[in-house]
Amino acid sequence: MSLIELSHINVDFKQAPGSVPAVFDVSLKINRGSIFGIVGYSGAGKSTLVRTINLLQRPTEGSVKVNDVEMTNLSPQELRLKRQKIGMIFQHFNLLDEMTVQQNILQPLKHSTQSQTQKHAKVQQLLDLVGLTAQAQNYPHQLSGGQKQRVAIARALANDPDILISDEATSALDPKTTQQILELLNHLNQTLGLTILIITHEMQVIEALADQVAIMEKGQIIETGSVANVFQHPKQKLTQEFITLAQGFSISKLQRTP
Ligand SMILES: Nc1ncnc2c1ncn2[C@@H]1O[C@H](COP(=O)(O)OP(=O)(O)OP(=O)(O)O)[C@@H](O)[C@H]1O
Repeated sequence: MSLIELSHINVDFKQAPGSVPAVFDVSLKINRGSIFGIVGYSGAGKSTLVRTINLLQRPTEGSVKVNDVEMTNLSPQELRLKRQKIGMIFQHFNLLDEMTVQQNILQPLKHSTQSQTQKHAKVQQLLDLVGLTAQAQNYPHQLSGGQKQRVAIARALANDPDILISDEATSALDPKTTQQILELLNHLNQTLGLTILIITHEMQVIEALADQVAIMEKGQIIETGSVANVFQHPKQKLTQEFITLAQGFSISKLQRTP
């Protein structure tokens, strides 16, 4: 069953003298509990497209349904609550440098009605989950890139989201650290049933982790299907190019149970 359903999404950016179409007539269904990859070069429209899911980017046209709820019809208050159920992680981690690891993870719970004890128990549980219990009182500058991304993942999970959007989250990491972060994402998907949307320009990341993939070019999806099918029978030249580029990277395929 689809958890996310995008229908005929257009995003135009108004810019003198005209408007720039960043996303053009994209329709996409993402199943609950799956890992879905979106691949494309810089400027293809990947970030703009996924930002329409939580309406950080309101589409110029089209429908955005999450869990059968039309997001574009929600009031600001309703939207705020829905957004809490969609976590995001980014290439540059976006941590607050003046806060400790623990404080960074607590941040999304600031307005929660839970007691301080409950909030701290939640943070402790998340630290365990991402393997950073010993670093709770460290500041981001005292952490490696992989550890920073683990903090960002824990923070993204603070409100028990249904969906995690990973926007180039491993692009700044070396292959070994990338493998470890992908293993963590796989573990979260398999144990929490978290639906994960991965944006990347690295097809080896998709091959290791995703079930389904969509290839984007100039604001459009030019090819989509199961990862196995697309890798075995790529239809588009660009898809073939991404597959060729992925060869030779030492990222291992992860064990996945549908
Ligand atoms: N706020 C904005 N105002 C105007 N144009 C924008 C804005 N955001 C994105 N664009 C344009 O929309 C197009 C798609 O950008 P987008 O960031 O979605 O691509 P991307 O595939 O995610 O690339 P990258 O990986 O480099 O972020 C690009 O041409 C970009 O310049």
